Amino acid sequence: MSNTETRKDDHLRICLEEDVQCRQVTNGLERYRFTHCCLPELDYEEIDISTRFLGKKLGAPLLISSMTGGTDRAKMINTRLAEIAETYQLAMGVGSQRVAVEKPETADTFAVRSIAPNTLLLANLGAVQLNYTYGIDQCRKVVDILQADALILHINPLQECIQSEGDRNFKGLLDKIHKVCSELPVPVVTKEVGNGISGEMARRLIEAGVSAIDVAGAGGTSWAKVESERAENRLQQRLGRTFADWGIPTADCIGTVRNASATVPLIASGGLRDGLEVAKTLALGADLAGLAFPFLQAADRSIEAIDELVNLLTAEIKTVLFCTGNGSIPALKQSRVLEKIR
Ligand SMILES: NC(=O)C1=CN([C@@H]2O[C@H](COP(=O)(O)OP(=O)(O)OC[C@H]3O[C@@H](n4cnc5c(N)ncnc54)[C@H](OP(=O)(O)O)[C@@H]3O)[C@@H](O)[C@H]2O)C=CC1
Ligand SMILES: Cc1cc2nc3c(=O)[nH]c(=O)nc-3n(C[C@H](O)[C@H](O)[C@H](O)COP(=O)(O)O)c2cc1C
Ligand SMILES: C=C(C)CCOP(=O)(O)OP(=O)(O)O
Ligand SMILES: [Mg+2]
Repeated sequence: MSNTETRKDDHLRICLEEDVQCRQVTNGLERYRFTHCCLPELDYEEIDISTRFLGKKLGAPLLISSMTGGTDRAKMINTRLAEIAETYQLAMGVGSQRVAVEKPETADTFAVRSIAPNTLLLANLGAVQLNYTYGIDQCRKVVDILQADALILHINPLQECIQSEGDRNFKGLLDKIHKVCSELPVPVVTKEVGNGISGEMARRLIEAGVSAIDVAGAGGTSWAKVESERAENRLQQRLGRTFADWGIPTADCIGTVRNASATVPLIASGGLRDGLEVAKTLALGADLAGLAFPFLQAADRSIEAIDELVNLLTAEIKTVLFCTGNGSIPALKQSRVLEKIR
């Protein structure tokens, strides 16, 4: 296995077996509470949680966040996730496809389009790779592998600082992102990986031409902790621990990015762990909510476990709609039913 391939299995193992969730910082959503409506004047059975994102209809406002690919274990996880994404019409990302560019024989570990013919599928590459020989050809290539509806470029400066083998030249990336946005035939989305995107950075990315933003804020999986666990020397190990809880909490990102742009398609993610939190992010201005770690835990067990997770998430979202007197996601987003409590 190449270095990039072993890293992919390391990430799965460490996320599942070690404590790499943020502990000192939260996603910030505990600072908000829905106003309960004791007389909803709705029939629960008629509540509609479908939504639209990047031109496709989704059965629920949920994204299976970008996670994996490149190894046998990763392929099994992607296959299970894709099956459930298709059943419930959820959006789904795959993990960084750099490994498939470096080792084309691993491309099939990402190629879930045949399992999920109608699903909104998102390809994935690190934006920083644009400073290390990658260009529009590699972007097209990874979109083709997945027959993807859009390309996610992840931006992960902190993670690359902790990785012994990290790529840390982030100079001039905005111009290169701009070039990809203007040349790629599908929309480009940018996401962080758990440290968040500020309003100011969102404004610059939108100016550069990105079609959507996924804040991937702090409060959930800590990539500084993950990389600390696989560090090759004591300095990198300790550096990762120092920055374990670094970043902008997810709730704060949604507010500031929405202030920067009232219209950009906005994904909330980073530490979301149930449907009540998902609903809070929508009420704060997000259009879609992404979860990574909970889907990973379920996918590692079985398809049935993912099915159970999705049923719980959708029941939680519906319960919020019912108990706030909203019959649909657009109604929830327009109603002012979320109070700041601290
Ligand atoms: N924020 C976080 O995510 C985490 C923080 N920590 C914190 O880190 C600290 C240490 O954690 P712990 O798990 O006990 O140990 P470490 O994980 O730091 O130890 C890892 C290895 O480093 C070696 N080592 C330990 N101390 C030193 C040193 N001063 N100089 C050189 N090598 C050393 C040890 O070898 P040998 O025993 O042979 O010396 C050990 O095999 C604790 O304060 C703990 O709370 C720990 C885990 C997670
Ligand atoms: C095992 C694993 C692998 C991941 N790999 C990628 C990746 O390749 N590309 C990416 O953009 N994000 C990746 N992520 C980050 C997630 O998409 C997400 O932004 C982050 O984990 C925070 O969400 P969470 O708190 O719900 O886990 C990965 C997450 C996990 C758990
Ligand atoms: C795992 C996350 C959160 C993002 C990508 O990590 P890597 O830095 O390992 O991805 P590539 O370099 O292989 O693109
Ligand atoms: Mg990288």
